Amino acid sequence: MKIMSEFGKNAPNKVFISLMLGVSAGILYVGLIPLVLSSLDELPGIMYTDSAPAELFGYQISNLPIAFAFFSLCLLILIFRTVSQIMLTAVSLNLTMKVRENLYQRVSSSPIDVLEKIGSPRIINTMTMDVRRIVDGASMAPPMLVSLATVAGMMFYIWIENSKVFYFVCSALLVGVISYQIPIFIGRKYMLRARELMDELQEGFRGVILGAKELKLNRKKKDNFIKDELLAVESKIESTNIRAETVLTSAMNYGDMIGFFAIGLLAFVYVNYEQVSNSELIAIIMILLYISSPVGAILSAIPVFISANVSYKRMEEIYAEMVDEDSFDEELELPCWQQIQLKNVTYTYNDEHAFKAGPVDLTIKKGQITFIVGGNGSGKSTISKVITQHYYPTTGHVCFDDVQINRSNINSYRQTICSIYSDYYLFKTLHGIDLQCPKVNAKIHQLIKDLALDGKIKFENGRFSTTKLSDGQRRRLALLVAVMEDKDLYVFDEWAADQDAVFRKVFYEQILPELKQKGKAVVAISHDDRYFHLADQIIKFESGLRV
Ligand SMILES: Nc1ncnc2c1ncn2[C@@H]1O[C@H](COP(=O)(O)OP(=O)(O)OP(=O)(O)O)[C@@H](O)[C@H]1O
Repeated sequence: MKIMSEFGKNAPNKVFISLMLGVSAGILYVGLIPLVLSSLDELPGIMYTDSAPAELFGYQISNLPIAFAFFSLCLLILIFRTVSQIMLTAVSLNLTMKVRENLYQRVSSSPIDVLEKIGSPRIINTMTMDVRRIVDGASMAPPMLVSLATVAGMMFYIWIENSKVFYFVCSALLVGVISYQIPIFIGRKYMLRARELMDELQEGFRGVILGAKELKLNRKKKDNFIKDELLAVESKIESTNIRAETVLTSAMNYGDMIGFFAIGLLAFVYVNYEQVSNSELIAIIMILLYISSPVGAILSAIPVFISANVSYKRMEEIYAEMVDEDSFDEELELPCWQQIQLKNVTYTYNDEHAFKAGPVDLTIKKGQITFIVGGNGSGKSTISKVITQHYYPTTGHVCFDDVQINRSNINSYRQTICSIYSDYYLFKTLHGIDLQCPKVNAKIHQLIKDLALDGKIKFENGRFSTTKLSDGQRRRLALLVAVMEDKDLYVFDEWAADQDAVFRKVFYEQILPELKQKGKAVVAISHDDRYFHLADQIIKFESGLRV
């Protein structure tokens, strides 16, 4: 139901108009029956005339006024339905975009640790598969209402013809629709399971794409990975979907036949107990034949609704896990800060291992270089993510000068920070930099030269020509972007790890001192003890604690 209201909310006027056009088409559809009936000689037609056939364009046409009304109705139905469907398609395409836009906003305004916990496979599946299914389901709602209106109109017609038959047909249809719910319930369970398995499969997709290099070099690994982690899940999805489809297709076909069952009961059973005239019987059977199509349309929409509801549930689950940090954001005018303090800060991962970093106290000052050092897994990156405000401390406080960071100012302070972590993403476009300024452009081109990227990349119209570079070159390009962003705090997580000796030197002896000279607070997580002498302070970690 929520899905339908999303649809209505998105473009109420268009949905209303298309609904009205659809319902009108449904009502006009009902009007075709008396017109056809009245053209049959055998029936005591209401509009039947004895007059000779009229001639039109050289063709003989009986009952010209009725024929004219009939074809006019057909034309109107055609126009109403087409316009209604085109409008709905436009609304559903727009809704797809809006649902995705909402998802993009929610993802980008969610805390990093929440996104890490949800995992990219689930988010990607929701962005691609779930959104499409939700919109498919939502866009089925108006045509379903139109079909309902058509059925209601036709049932009304039966009621006018013979009220007893009306009650009989209603009961027959009701029994059919209720029994239809059993396979639908089973099918829904299978669909839910298949959807869960799709999340598992996404992880496999990542493995086969991102791990292509490793798999190429190890046939056994490749064969086992494909067999155990892709095909095994694929086969579970296949069998679950086959069960779901078997049940739902049987249900759909059963749904299509419900109208005919009602006809059979009426024609072969009911007539033996109740008086029904031939003309009434023909009219009612015709209506029931007509009804089969909208009843089938309503029932075949149900699996689409189910699948949309399953996807909607998945999306709501993801939304429930996300915290919209941006909604607390007041976009503050920040005072210029001089230092960041971590006061008795701890950070604990919310997973089964629950690694805890801290409690830790430390101060990062502007105009100083701070090295964070320690063994692998000692908590350096974890604490630095608290410094860069990617992680909110589990306990303790972070202060920028005297201002304590909370949910309402965290986003504003984040805007003064730049970081390059090992899993950085390199955007091809430079965002948020005034490219009209000639000095800025000159600086970019200078940095391209300084970082030995000339000849490899070009910078034109705010974009780099490519990001397909060696690991070291990509990292240098990320450094260029960071420098151009001109922030107050820079955090580099083992930036120099994959640089050659020359660029290591450039980084430690040129870039970092330049940033320091400009008054930036610089934090470098590093294992390069050759350069530790350049630090104003060294903070060492061991098992999550400062030592
Ligand atoms: N996303 C995560 N989810 C859960 N636990 C994590 C996550 N990232 C790190 N950890 C845990 O935190 C511990 C510390 O990791 P961290 O990345 O802070 O270490 P590090 O000192 O930076 O190590 P390295 O020098 O290897 O980069 C790890 O041992 C791991 O158990």
